Amino acid sequence: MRQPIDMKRFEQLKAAGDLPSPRGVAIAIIRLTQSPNVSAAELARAIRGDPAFVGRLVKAANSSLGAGKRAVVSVKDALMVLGLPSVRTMALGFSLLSNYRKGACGAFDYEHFWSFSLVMALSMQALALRVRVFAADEAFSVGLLARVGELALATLYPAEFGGVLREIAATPDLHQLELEEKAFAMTHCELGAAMLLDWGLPEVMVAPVQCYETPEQAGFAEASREAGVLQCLVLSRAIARLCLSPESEHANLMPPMLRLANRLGISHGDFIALCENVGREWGEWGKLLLLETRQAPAFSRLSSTKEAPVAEAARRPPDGAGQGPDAGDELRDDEAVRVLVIGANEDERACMRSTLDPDTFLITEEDDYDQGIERAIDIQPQLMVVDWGHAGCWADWIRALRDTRFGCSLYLLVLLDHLDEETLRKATEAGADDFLVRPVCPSALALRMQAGRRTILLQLRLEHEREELRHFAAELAISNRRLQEVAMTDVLTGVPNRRYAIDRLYMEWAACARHRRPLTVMVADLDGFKEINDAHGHDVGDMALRQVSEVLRGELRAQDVLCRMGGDEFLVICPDADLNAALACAERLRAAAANLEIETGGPQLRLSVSIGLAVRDESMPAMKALIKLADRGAFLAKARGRNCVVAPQLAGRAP
Ligand SMILES: Nc1nc2c(ncn2[C@@H]2O[C@H](COP(=O)(O)OP(=O)(O)OP(=O)(O)O)[C@@H](O)[C@H]2O)c(=O)[nH]1
Repeated sequence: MRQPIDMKRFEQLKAAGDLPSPRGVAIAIIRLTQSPNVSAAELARAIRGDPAFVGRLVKAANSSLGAGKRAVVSVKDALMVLGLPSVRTMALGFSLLSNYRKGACGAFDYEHFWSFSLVMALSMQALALRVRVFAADEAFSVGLLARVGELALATLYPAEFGGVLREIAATPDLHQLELEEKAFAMTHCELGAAMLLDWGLPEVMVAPVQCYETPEQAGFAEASREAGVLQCLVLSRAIARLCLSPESEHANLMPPMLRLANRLGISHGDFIALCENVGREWGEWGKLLLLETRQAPAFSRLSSTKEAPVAEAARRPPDGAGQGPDAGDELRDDEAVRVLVIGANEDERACMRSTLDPDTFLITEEDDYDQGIERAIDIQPQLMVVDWGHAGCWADWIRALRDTRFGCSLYLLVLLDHLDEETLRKATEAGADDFLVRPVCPSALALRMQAGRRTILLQLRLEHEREELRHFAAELAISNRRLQEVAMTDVLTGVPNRRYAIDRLYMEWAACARHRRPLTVMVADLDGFKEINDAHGHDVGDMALRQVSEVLRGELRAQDVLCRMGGDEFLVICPDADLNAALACAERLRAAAANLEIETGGPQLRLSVSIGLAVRDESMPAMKALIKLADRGAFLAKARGRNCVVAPQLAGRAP
């Protein structure tokens, strides 16, 4: 698996101590479980030091057993059931949960985050038992930690991440990952995956975590374990979203979930039972973890969608490999439309019930206009039939409704007592889309309602296509970024290449000139490198180049950049470093290279480096002059016998 983010940056974040990390007894447990010789007794002793963890561990062991197994009551038994890797990640997950319940990012709802993660954990565990492509015990922790990157961004950059969240709240069409990419040059998925890898979670679980929010980019082989984990993560996220969303959104969220479950080969009935169990466990775990949970949704009532035969699942491409951005969200022509009828009389309602197919029109009725308004906010109908006799006085309210997010796409059919210019004008002004004149004729009603439904489906389809376009654009942006990274990186050593060096130097030159800050560059050229190639072969030469560049990079400050210009020549850009500071740094580089014992698998080799350096001064017309001067320094260093540092601006002074 490719590293999710630049490891140097990740190490810096880690070293700064700001990344969420386990505390207390969890550290002892994690350390012990990393040792292959740890005894169960030793580990049980450490675990008993945290009574809260004991309860959670035993409960997790019981949950991962599946039905009909003897209950686990002791820590030792729980250890046997779960195994060391799971205990380690559970200690980690629960420790984070206890220690990161609050934080500095005001816009980040920590309580909601953990409650959501808990549903994901329970759903992953339940799905793992059902689909059996990975272990249920590991699944719990993976679900619990799948969103840890968001917690990390909230912890590392509370103000900036808060800004991203506020932007999304104000404009829900924006994509969080894109905003994060712009703000932090990494996404929470990438950061989370890097953290999970660092904590030792297996790659087969981490790779899907990195892309389950954009499964269309995963590219896992069909029927691979990664593809299985990915599908379960996508579905667990959907279950968690449904559990934590307002009731009015439940009906919309359920059908895609059923389709995802169907693709995993889980029958309608089994899936509903699974969700209900997750809902129950959510409440129990919430009490154990002192986490706020909600009344679990009534899954069976929501599941009005007809069960698709499992055989159909086998014909569909599995998620991951060929899965589109809308995984499980495709629109169908038999999609049901939510209808709210306000104020029609009993005959008209009876006419609707007998004329309209209840599978395509989900009708809710309200007599009273006040109640109707509340109901509209609650169920967010897509089509509303209103009695204009009442609605006439509510024209302002209808206008206001049109300004809301759901109201602007609402299809509004008004029932008129009689047809006259003035009434029609007012209804049109208030935002009506169509009308029916009383007495209502059933065929006219059916025709108008079908027309409304077609418009709604068309709108949904357009929205769906827009969503697809956004996904493709995001995918393209990511591919472009990856391509750019490749184009700017030296393949052999992994450090930035000449192209990057020139671009970066332009930027630093301009910034330092603008702010009147020093800028130093070094040209570092290996000594006698050709002899290594000639004596030991090109492969050994390559090893030497890699090891030297790694050592040099390790000696630099965070803001300095080492680039390979080609062959055995490197350029170091040191912004904000004057000649004296850069001389000290160059001397460190020289000594580090000279002390390096190059491992070749055969003889250990040594080599040295000659370094020339130059600092930008006002008389230099352009950056080329700076490089030229540093180059001259390297030439003089060679002439002085190599393995030394020369700064021509110091008129011959060598350190
Ligand atoms: N193994 C390996 N060798 C390379 C690579 N690129 C360039 N070289 C070799 O690097 C050597 C550079 O030779 P020179 O410029 O004479 O450098 P040197 O032997 O260090 O001599 P001085 O700089 O005078 O100390 C040549 O033999 C190139 O073929 C590479 O990617 N891998």
